[in-house]
Amino acid sequence: MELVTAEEMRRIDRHTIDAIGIPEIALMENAGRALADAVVRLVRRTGWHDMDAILLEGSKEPDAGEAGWGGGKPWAVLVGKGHNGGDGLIAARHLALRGVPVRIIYATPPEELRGEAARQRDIAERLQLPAGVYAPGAVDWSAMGGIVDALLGTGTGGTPREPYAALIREANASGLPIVAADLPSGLDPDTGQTADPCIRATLTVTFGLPKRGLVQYPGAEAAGTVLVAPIGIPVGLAAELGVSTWLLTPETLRNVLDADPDAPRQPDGHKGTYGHVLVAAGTRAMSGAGLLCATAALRSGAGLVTWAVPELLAESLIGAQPELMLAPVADGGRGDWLAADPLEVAAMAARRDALVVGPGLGRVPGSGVDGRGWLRRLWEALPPELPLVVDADALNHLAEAGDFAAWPKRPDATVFTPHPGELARLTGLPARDIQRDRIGVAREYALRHGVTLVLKGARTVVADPFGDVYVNPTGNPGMATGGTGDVLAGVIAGLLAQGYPATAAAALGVYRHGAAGDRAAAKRRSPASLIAGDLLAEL
Ligand SMILES: NC(=O)C1=CN([C@@H]2O[C@H](COP(=O)(O)OP(=O)(O)OC[C@H]3O[C@@H](n4cnc5c(N)ncnc54)[C@H](OP(=O)(O)O)[C@@H]3O)[C@@H](O)[C@H]2O)[C@@H](O)CC1
Ligand SMILES: Nc1ncnc2c1ncn2[C@@H]1O[C@H](COP(=O)(O)OP(=O)(O)O)[C@@H](O)[C@H]1O
Ligand SMILES: [K+]
Repeated sequence: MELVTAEEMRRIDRHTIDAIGIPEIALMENAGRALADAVVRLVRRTGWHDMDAILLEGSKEPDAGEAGWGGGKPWAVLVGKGHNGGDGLIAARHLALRGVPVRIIYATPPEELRGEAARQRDIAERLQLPAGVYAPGAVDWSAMGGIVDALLGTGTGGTPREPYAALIREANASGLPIVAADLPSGLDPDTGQTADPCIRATLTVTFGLPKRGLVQYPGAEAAGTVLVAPIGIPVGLAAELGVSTWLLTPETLRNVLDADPDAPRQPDGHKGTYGHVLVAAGTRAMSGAGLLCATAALRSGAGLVTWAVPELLAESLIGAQPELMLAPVADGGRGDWLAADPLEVAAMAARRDALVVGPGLGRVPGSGVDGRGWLRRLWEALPPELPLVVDADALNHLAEAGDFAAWPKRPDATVFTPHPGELARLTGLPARDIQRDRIGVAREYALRHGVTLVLKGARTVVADPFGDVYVNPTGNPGMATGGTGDVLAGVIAGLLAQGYPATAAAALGVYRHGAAGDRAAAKRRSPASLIAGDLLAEL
């Protein structure tokens, strides 16, 4: 399923209306009716199973409790002056038809409504649906059962102005369940940034296609459960019009990335069939990072995994994970990568099918005798086609080098897996700015540097060197614990060794890694007690 910006949605709507000829009013009627249907299901507790809408992967069904929502009281329908307000008015009409009492609250004088929204206002008036204009402090929220937020949609720009802002604040403070039309008012549909104020919805019914901001934090939280309601947009139109951002679901993996998450193993396969990973990771203080990474590579299905470690450590790691092969690298007796020769690592990697470098690597010298850093010498010595994952400290070395743009390009077999702090060091942007537009920043970096970028954190973003982006819905905050990133790097390297192309390996890797985290969290009393090692058994 594609994820769209407001501008992309407008183009898709326009094409549907102008080129295909479906009247705008038909799209709006479908939207408003789907919105009403969702509210009715919450009021009557009839569930979603037979609804003509899709529960977005990663969204949990809202719990309407024993009695259903609203307690028979009227639903306040908050109406803005654009088409989002028009959707709300149509929903109010369908709610009334289905026996749910409504009170329409116009944010601004109803004379200000234009186009289709004005037509819906006139219909509501002729049907004598109860309506009034908002005045601060004048709404008795305790008399209401719930709220439909149809104030602002994809046509919004910036922070909600008055009187919208005051109305949003009152709605949030009412404690009532809020169902948002298309997106919570105050949410930036493209980035997921929430304005002050922004509606805190229990449920968002989004129309046609999910907006990007609904699947990035903090927007994902403001949106609550997200239902995607079809309104008549032809299947395949988004792709035809060049939309290149997807929610990472099993269908996306299968249909867009040709990476079936349930692909069976070949019945006559042997360990040689599934590739050999070299893991260059772990140092005296952080050998566990290497162990987690290498074990995860095994669990991802790789046929063989060799763990390269500084020589001094090798002895103590014998048997730590019996299935791993150990490859000691000469270290001058220091137990870290400081003295290890990158050319020796490159030579080891050349005999394998993928290399992951970085977890627990520690500090290595910035520049060698020839002025090039450790990582650059490794980079240049590797066979260009060898699939490579660069994680953790290796990314910091890359940032310290400061001249990555001038490094020789590798073909599409290079995956970087930074968290926002690491990407901040790589780009020179503050982490705050990266978080403000994760999809945009990740896409830009991947395109510019010709790598597949995995920007970690809640709703991980995978961006490929061709401009395509995937947003992962799996995972949970229990995974915010040391070592889970090392597991991810190992999983991706394991998939690369099995022959998946870089983007498919990265996407399938983050999806499976998050899903393993979700299974592991479900087995614990609290997700807070999750540790990285718990993920290994769930991969
Ligand atoms: N097109 C279609 O086919 C379909 C569209 N659909 C629906 O239409 C929605 C998009 O409708 P839209 O484009 O009319 O914009 P919308 O979000 O209602 O708001 C615009 C109004 O808000 C105002 N405004 C802006 N910023 C503001 C601020 N910061 N603070 C306060 N006010 C602000 C702005 O006023 P202005 O600034 O121009 O004075 C303008 O009047 C979309 O989300 C979906 O719900 C569906 O029915 C399916 C079919
Ligand atoms: N709130 C969250 N929701 C989903 N996934 C998360 C969350 N917090 C962290 N993660 C995941 O956990 C992993 C953490 O990786 P990282 O920050 O590199 O940690 P470490 O370096 O300690 O291993 C990433 O895959 C990240 O996406
Ligand atoms: K809205």
